[in-house]
Amino acid sequence: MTSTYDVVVIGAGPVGENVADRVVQGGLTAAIIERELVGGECSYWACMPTKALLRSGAALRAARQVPGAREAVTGELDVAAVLRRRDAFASNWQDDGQAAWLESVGVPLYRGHGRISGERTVEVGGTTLTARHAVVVATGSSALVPEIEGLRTASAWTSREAVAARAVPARLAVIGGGVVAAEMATAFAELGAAVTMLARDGVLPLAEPFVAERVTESLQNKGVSVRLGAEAVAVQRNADQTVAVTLADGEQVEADELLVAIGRTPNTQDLGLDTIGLTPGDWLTVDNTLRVNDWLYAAGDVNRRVLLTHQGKYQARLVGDVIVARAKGEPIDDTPWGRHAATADERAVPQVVFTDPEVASVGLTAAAAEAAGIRTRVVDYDLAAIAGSALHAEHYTGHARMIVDEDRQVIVGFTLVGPDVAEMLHAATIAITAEVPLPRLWHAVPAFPTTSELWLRLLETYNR
Ligand SMILES: Cc1cc2nc3c(=O)[nH]c(=O)nc-3n(C[C@H](O)[C@H](O)[C@H](O)COP(=O)(O)OP(=O)(O)OC[C@H]3O[C@@H](n4cnc5c(N)ncnc54)[C@H](O)[C@@H]3O)c2cc1C
Ligand SMILES: NC(=O)c1ccc[n+]([C@@H]2O[C@H](COP(=O)([O-])OP(=O)(O)OC[C@H]3O[C@@H](n4cnc5c(N)ncnc54)[C@H](O)[C@@H]3O)[C@@H](O)[C@H]2O)c1
Repeated sequence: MTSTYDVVVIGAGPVGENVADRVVQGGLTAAIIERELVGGECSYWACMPTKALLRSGAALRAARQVPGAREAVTGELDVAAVLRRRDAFASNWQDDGQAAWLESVGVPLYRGHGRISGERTVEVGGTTLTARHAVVVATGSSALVPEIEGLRTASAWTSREAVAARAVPARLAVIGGGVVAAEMATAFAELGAAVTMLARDGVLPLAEPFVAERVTESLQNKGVSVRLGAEAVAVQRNADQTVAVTLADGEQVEADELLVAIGRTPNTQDLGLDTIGLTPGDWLTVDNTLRVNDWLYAAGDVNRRVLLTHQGKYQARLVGDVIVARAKGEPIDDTPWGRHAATADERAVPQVVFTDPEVASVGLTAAAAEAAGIRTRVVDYDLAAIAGSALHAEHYTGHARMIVDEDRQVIVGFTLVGPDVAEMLHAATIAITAEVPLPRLWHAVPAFPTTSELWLRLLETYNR
């Protein structure tokens, strides 16, 4: 059977869903193909369930940091209740709600594995879908499993198994020190596991250096053994079901489960890329309008620009708009910050890491700005010195850094680390994307006594 649509989207994760919706909003037809669950990694094995695993611990901590509330906290985390809440936020791994949404916005869903079989043509099950205008690959990514001796037969967890765990292991070893490793070490330590983190390349090594210091110290205070520089070279699942990790120096780390969290690999292995002259297994390279060639687009994790849901959805809106514009013969604005250019991917990517303390960042770090040849000034401020944060929590500790492009007098980077800093991030995202000149920011007066008074303190420090 053959069906024809204006646009065929492969992968119904957060990105694919949004591409299809945007295309339909623009007056074209779109069909979407999903081989697993509509909603993708984010809904069932990533963003939502991980944050549900972390949130109860964060709420408990917050209450314990405020005298008066602290006295009302008389127990510990209820692990079973946390896991039940996680199940609910993963929709019990059922996608009826999201499938119904697709139907409500007029996007037919084809269940099965989609494979490109030639120009503008995709096979799914026994059906051939042809696209009048474009095929969009939004197939996302999977956990990368390194070539470590014994690892593949040791039933190690990837983020999927960790996120969906039915019980908390007594001892959890983690290979990796990035975002997944740091968040999962936090969650499982707070849920009662003895966690050992084998952070070969450091903890959150791409963030500002003060981030690693604070998150590492906090993990250690929770009892996590953070092994900086430790490299796993062999793994073995023992007869008693424990797992042994051998380190490069010969030491052995024993645990009940092992989580491998060292990055992602694109879901392009079995996508038919060879039929159109591309290499299976590669990340898809795109231009600033997210186009691979004149009929093929790639959005979300699979193009490797930014592996974050919100940024993928930004790309999705853009891909939808650009396909509609090209189909209608409308002008394309792919100049920086133009409607059809994914400029924010390069200049202003916000990210919150939900560790304790939270890490919220957007734009460049000091090191990245310097490497980009920008004449910068780095402005630091101690979040504890702000009335709003002292009110927020007793013994509040936190730090903020603003990176100023001295030639243009605009902010190009911002990092916050501290309890509940996540919601402060968007102000910085707006300042960076709008390129608000610093003299104008003086007129953006933060309300007293909020932690946002940080903005005033940073400007005062800058002008000193
Ligand atoms: C543990 C973890 C926590 C995370 N937490 C956050 C967070 O808090 N905030 C955040 O912004 N990001 C977070 N991320 C990143 C986020 O999950 C991804 O950036 C996001 O899911 C990417 O969306 P996507 O639609 O590109 O891909 P995916 O969500 O991977 O969706 C791709 C979809 O395509 C389907 N598919 C693949 N190949 C085919 C095929 N051939 N045919 C049919 N269907 C196919 C898949 O089944 C899947 O449903 C986290 C990631 C992990 C691993
Ligand atoms: N809150 C959030 O926004 C959030 C949460 C989780 C995941 N994510 C996204 O998911 C993606 C995947 O996360 P991740 O933590 O798997 O990847 P990552 O790229 O953030 O970190 C992987 C880390 O593993 C290290 N590493 C690589 N090979 C190794 C090896 N053989 N042994 C030990 N360490 C090794 C790397 O140096 C790196 O620090 C990230 O890009 C992130 O953006 C986002």
